[in-house]
Amino acid sequence: MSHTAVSLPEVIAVLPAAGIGSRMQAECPKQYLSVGGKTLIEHSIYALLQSGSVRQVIVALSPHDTQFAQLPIASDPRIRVVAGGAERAESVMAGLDVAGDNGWVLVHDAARPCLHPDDLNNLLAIATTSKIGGILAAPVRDTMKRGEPGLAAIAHTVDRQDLWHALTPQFFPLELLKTCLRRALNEGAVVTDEASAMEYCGFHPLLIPARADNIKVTRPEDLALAEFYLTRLSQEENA
Ligand SMILES: Nc1ccn([C@@H]2O[C@H](COP(=O)(O)OP(=O)(O)OP(=O)(O)O)[C@@H](O)[C@H]2O)c(=O)n1
Ligand SMILES: C[C@](O)(CO)[C@H](O)COP(=O)(O)O
Repeated sequence: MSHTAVSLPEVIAVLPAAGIGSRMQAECPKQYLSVGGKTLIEHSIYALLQSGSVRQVIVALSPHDTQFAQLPIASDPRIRVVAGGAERAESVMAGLDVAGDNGWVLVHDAARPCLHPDDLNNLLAIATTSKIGGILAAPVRDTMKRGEPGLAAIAHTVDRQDLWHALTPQFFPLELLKTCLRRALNEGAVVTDEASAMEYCGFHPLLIPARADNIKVTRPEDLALAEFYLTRLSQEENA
């Protein structure tokens, strides 16, 4: 169910896009692989901009990135580029550091091109009811196993009740996220998503149930799946 009836806030987005995509084993960083005539990073940026609520996208790029500047989207006035860091969290911090201190911020992986507009609107709507923020998430569907350390052998089954896949975008008050992420990084906390930093500082962000087709393109087999989902999304939007 989408929340298009509520007035959504104007937000800034940070798009971590400074990775090398090593697990993808591709010729180029995976965010520059193409589906349907656009790169994954373009799909991810357009998915944010189509909402009309995102007034700027701050893209964190590798200092060695020479590809983004060649894309048409690079000259869009709503796009700003910063140098990313060695880890995703550092890239996000670099983007937050130039985002100001007011309002709310979305953080969305460049590697998640299949974001559905209804999910984005459902996430944006929490700004009208929450002071903490939240994330798109998909309930776990498979039985989950914990492996023996370093062995492909089962240690035990993990109760999947209330177990979720954390997705992106993740959506927080800008100043609060900056404070939490900076503290988590300074104190050496493990931060694999923005919610981890909020949790580190004692907050419990909302889980917004979202589509499982908002995949993170990570491994070679994911590209064909992203192409299928993007084709379906395009057909839905043009229907
Ligand atoms: N130092 C980094 C590492 C990752 N990312 C971004 O964070 C998102 C999610 O990270 P992931 O899927 O792990 O991408 P990579 O780090 O590129 O992949 P890999 O771990 O396979 O190298 C991607 O959009 C990636 O570009 C980033 O901005 N800065
Ligand atoms: C942020 C994220 O996409 C949420 O699931 C995920 O944590 C990114 O992890 P990665 O190892 O940086 O791909």
